[in-house]
Amino acid sequence: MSTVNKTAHAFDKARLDALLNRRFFYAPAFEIYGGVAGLYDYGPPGSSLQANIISEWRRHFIVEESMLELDTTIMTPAPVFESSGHVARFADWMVKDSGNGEVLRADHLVKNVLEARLEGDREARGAAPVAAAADEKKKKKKQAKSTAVKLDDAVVAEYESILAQLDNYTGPELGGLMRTHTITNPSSGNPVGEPQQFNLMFASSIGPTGQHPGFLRPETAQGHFLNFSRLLEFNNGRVPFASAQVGRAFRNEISPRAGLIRVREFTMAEIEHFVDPLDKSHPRFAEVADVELVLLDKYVQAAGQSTTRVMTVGAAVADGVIANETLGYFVARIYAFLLHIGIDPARLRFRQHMANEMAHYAADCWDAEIQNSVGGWTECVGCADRAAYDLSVHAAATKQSLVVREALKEPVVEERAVAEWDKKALGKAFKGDAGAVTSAVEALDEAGLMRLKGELAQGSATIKTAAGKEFTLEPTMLAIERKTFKTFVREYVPNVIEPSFGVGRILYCLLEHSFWSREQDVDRGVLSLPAVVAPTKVLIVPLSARAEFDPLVKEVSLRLRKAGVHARVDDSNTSIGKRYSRNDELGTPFGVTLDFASVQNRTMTLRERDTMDQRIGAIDDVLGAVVALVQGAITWEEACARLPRYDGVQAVE
Ligand SMILES: Nc1ncnc2c1ncn2[C@@H]1O[C@H](COP(=O)(O)OP(=O)(O)OP(=O)(O)O)[C@@H](O)[C@H]1O
Repeated sequence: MSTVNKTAHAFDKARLDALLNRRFFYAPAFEIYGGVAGLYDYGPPGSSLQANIISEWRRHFIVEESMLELDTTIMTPAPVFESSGHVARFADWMVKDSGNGEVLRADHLVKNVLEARLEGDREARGAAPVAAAADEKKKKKKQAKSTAVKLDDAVVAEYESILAQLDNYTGPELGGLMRTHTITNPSSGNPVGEPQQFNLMFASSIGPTGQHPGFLRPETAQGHFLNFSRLLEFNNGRVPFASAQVGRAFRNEISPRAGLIRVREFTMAEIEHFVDPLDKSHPRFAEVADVELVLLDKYVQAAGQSTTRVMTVGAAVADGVIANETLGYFVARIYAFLLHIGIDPARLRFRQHMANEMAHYAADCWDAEIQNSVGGWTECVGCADRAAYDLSVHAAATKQSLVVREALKEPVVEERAVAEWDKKALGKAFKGDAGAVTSAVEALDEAGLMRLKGELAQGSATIKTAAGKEFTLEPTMLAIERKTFKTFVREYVPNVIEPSFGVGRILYCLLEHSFWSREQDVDRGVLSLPAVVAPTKVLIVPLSARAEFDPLVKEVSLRLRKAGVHARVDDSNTSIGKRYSRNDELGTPFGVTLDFASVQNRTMTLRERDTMDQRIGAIDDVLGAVVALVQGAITWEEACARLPRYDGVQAVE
């Protein structure tokens, strides 16, 4: 059995792009109309790869964790996003070139320019470019040219510190950085204006009158929250439970130039796990406690550094690095999923959000960042503890009660102050304002009520309504008494842990991590996609298109189809070697060849993509092995133990 060194030749982004384009994994949408930045169409292998990633995601999360699946609408009425805060805050900071009006995303401009200056400094010092930057260099040279200029050590340290906490800056702070460090538009050299907020949602209107504004959703999450009561009922009123949804999301990104990494329409896979705020333990935490993760915590970043550390999930939760078990559980499950579909663990880390980066209500947030040549370390999955924010804001806006009611084993007995009204006296004194006055009193907490009681004992008390009007209360209108209450039900707004996956970003990183070349200078690219996600699992290659192979081709195709294995026949009029090369580019992990020996002896050869190892055996045995390989039931080594090596000369036609 041969082994293979996939990293012998340097990663070549241009070659990968050419392969993806040639084999139509994806391409710019509306290409013959000139295309639109940030919109892409997936071709046959790209669509199958995406479908397979989603199918594994469903198996790994929805099936394995008994999640409740949803499919909610994309077009969303404006009030939903007003309540959620998206209308006010779902925005990025942009700057305009003062000369040509070009619009740039403020944080990306700072990042590109400072990284290019650091790169120039490395060149001037004669150092090799940093690993992630090596492939980015060509791109950066176009956008933000790196010229070999040596910087002061203090400046290098300052730039590194800014880059380490870039996500933590507000718009005005980014503007300050641009002034302090004389950051201009690299493509024109012109200065840029002050950062302005730009809302990323695509606005629309619902119905013919134009009176009902709406938005294309920028995430699937609101659909989960708005259906919370139904989901809770479906789950027999019990918490915790999780809902899950795969669907499209839309974001009007400011200047998307990063291929699938930053697009304006993309597929998300999102989970909302509803949990008791007083108990965020997870029943299956022990299963993941020993999983080791590479973590970049918020303290390290706030100190302007990017040093990661390896910790088990168990230790991270025990030490308070990750806020709670449920969040830790999901971080570990995200890790397992990404590895399962073929992401390189050496290019995967979890980065914690810094204080300003995280929404004010969130308790903790970790991004799975995957390294790639386009964006360096790029967030591909966000995993946040969003506390009770989402359900609370929708409950307040709709006056619907989005709570869990839990029967208590032992009733809770408590004594508290309550207002007892003389309704007649109240109505007489305040007439139409009586309701506002009672609401104002009932909104008081225990201390407020006791203060009111004291004032009434002195003769009268003043109360301010929500509208700000003041009224004088007298002891004839109400009495404040302490009473004993027994509660049999606990009512609470559950907290939400939200893992949110961008499928396109993961798919692109997977393509990069899977790509390698057999030879340095010849276009012999291979995509080593794991069988579970490979678009096609088995290539059936008859030696030629001769009719005598037809019955066997049909038989093998049918038997693979029946076993649920996605296979394709390639009987094109080209050499077997060329046919295999084409399928190496498509990431097809196995190939079976039918030749004259197959017709005579019912034997078939089996080829493994990465090693190009060939094995031979009876058709039944080869089919048995290849089905088991595709299902992940056996490894290639185990298949080799079953089938002898084939090193016969390729049969001649
Ligand atoms: N424009 C985009 N194109 C492709 N995927 C995206 C885009 N924006 C977000 N995603 C994906 O959706 C996931 C969840 O979205 P989230 O709102 O957390 O991203 P984000 O913090 O806005 O990302 P970024 O900071 O990179 O813009 C991300 O982890 C990412 O995989």
